[in-house]
Amino acid sequence: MSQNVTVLGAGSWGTALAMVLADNGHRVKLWARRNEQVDEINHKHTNNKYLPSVTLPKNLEATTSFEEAIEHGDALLISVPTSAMRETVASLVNINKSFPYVIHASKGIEPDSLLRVSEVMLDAGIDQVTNGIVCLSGPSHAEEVAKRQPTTVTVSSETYDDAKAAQDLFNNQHFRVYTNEDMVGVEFGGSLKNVIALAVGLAEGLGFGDNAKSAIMTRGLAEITRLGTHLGAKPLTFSGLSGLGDLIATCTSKHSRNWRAGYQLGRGKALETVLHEMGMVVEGVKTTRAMQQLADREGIEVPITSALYDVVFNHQQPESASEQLMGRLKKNEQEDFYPNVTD
Ligand SMILES: NC(=O)C1=CN([C@@H]2O[C@H](COP(=O)(O)OP(=O)(O)OC[C@H]3O[C@@H](n4cnc5c(N)ncnc54)[C@H](O)[C@@H]3O)[C@@H](O)[C@H]2O)C=CC1
Ligand SMILES: O=C(CO)COP(=O)(O)O
Repeated sequence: MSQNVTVLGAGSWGTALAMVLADNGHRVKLWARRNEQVDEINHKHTNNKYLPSVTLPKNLEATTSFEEAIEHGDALLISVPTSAMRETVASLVNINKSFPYVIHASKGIEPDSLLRVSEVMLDAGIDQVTNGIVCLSGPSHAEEVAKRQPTTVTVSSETYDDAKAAQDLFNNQHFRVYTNEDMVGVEFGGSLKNVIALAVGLAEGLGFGDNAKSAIMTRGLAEITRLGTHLGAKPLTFSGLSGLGDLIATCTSKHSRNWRAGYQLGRGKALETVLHEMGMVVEGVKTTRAMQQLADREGIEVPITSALYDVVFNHQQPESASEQLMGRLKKNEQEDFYPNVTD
């Protein structure tokens, strides 16, 4: 059944997901902050800064009016950077409108509060607007979704009905949507893989090869699983789409902003320059801080994240961080799961 859908956030991911919704016959209103961008979307049917060489469907309209966008929707998707989620929800609760559920597609952990995105939304008062939050995550580069290339994602919510409704809203021939009841795991998988993608990019920027890349991906997934399960996630989720699936997509793709940022750091560029030149969000930077803070709080070892943290925030030379990682105490590969096994 065709619905009116509002999408908050007209960056690469908000626009690509709006295209999926429009392809499914929904009437989509995309909220963007800049007049020129709204004019471009409505008149030229492009959003060139974020999705070059892509033509947008005609049933996708944009507006700069937050109120108009919210009024339009029977369903609501928020796709802004994690750092913008709090203020976006705060604006939303000022408007007298409720939704059966609200979907978010952001992948980050808020530094300092150390909240997952759905927890940030709750903290900002989303319960005044809805009783249901759905998280959409998985291996899905906007550039490929916008070209209607085969993509799979997962949606997760506290209640099956909300996840199912989101699945029905988005699923189509190019965009296959699964449900998963482990929202904690889905959110941690999608967020923490960005940290590991930065580390892989950095290693490749230093000139390291496939062996190092595989090592960081595999041991990085061990860190994600160790921290995530300690905080309530189900281990199996990390071998699914929002875990291993997204780790592969992000660590091995030229599309990934996190991988590219890491690569530039490895080539010796300063963080500020890298972020400025990217012009799009690189969630892994703030999430590296958050992941390290979470690990410190919980007493969990995350050596790759810690090494990356020191390079990004403590001016450690990447080469010496790598030497430190390789020189750590000898371990059993399975020690997280079989703590009594020793070398
Ligand atoms: N691009 C992709 O392929 C994918 C991105 N994501 C996630 O989606 C989220 C959004 O990322 P992208 O769209 O890729 O980022 P982007 O950098 O392409 O676009 C971000 C958008 O958010 C807007 N924005 C920034 N600050 C804002 C604020 N304070 N209030 C309102 N809007 C604000 C920007 O104007 C821009 O339109 C991130 O958490 C990202 O990890 C998830 C899956 C795929
Ligand atoms: O989450 C993504 C793909 O699933 C996008 O990753 P980047 O933010 O690194 O581009």
